[in-house]
Amino acid sequence: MSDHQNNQPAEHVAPEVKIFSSGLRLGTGRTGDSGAANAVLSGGMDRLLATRLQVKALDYTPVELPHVTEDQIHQDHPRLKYLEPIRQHDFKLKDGVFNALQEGKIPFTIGGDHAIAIGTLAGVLEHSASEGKQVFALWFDAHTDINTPSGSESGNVHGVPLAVAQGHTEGLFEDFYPSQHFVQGPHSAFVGVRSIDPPEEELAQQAGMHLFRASRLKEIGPEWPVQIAEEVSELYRNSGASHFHFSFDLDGVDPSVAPSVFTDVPGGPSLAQALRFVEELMARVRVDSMDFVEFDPALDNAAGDGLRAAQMVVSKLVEGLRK
Ligand SMILES: NC(=[NH2+])NCCC[C@H](N)C(=O)O
Repeated sequence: MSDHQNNQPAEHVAPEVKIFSSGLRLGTGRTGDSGAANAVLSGGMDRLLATRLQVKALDYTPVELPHVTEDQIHQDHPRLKYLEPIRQHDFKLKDGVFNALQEGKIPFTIGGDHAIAIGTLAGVLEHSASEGKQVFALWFDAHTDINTPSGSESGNVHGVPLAVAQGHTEGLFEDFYPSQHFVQGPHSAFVGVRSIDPPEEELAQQAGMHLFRASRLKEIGPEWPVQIAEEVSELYRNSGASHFHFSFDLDGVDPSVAPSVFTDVPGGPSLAQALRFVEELMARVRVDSMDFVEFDPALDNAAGDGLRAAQMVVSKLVEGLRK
């Protein structure tokens, strides 16, 4: 939607955005630094984003990765992989996100796998608790990431963050939520879902979460980005929540266009449709915090299609923040 159609003034006031970056891959069960954020911000992207945000340089904070060796995989938990190092990493990210919000900035975390969202959402929830606000979380993703820690089949922490943020802390993440403020089931929406584990399906139904599956998008046809953006913004408006967190997982896009993800599931929207959805949504909803996750340069094809897709999404997300 153009500014004209949206009746917004031509002059934009640049929001203050604080970018966090993380090369976390432990949430997929793999050690090492993915270097994703550096790759995404390479090739002049940092300058482009700074221009879009109308600032001289990006306020850019890398979150340090703990040094981890493969023998630590089940050191802290019989099922969840690399639990303690992920907790350490995410706790730092939580503090950063919380402080950015307290300073009136929009935190944007470029991951990293989706396990980073335990940290980002914990920071968002602590901030919102201090302001008496409820949080609405939107996942653009092939998955729902609502496995409870004890219910996760794979043991990969990137499959649990939204269950944890809904209060399924199970004695493992209590220290992340001193205010015991969580995302309510009906304040969670998912767009592009096509891989959901049976316990996740059950929890989604029980808790009243809103699933916009890939099959539904196909039924609607090419105009789904407009319709779903409208439906999500309507849900948000009627929810009583007043903080909108947008978590964009690159695997939500079809793997033929974004081959650079760990858990690829065919049958997703095209890149053009995903970008259009971001645009339509952000024309309707003021996003207060964001994540971009699951891009891994090591998994990209020789043509660099994944990097291209990642940069286009990140750039569109930042563009959407202009008000
Ligand atoms: N953010 C992601 N890519 N999540 C994938 C999760 C896959 C699967 N449901 C699991 O829990 O292991």
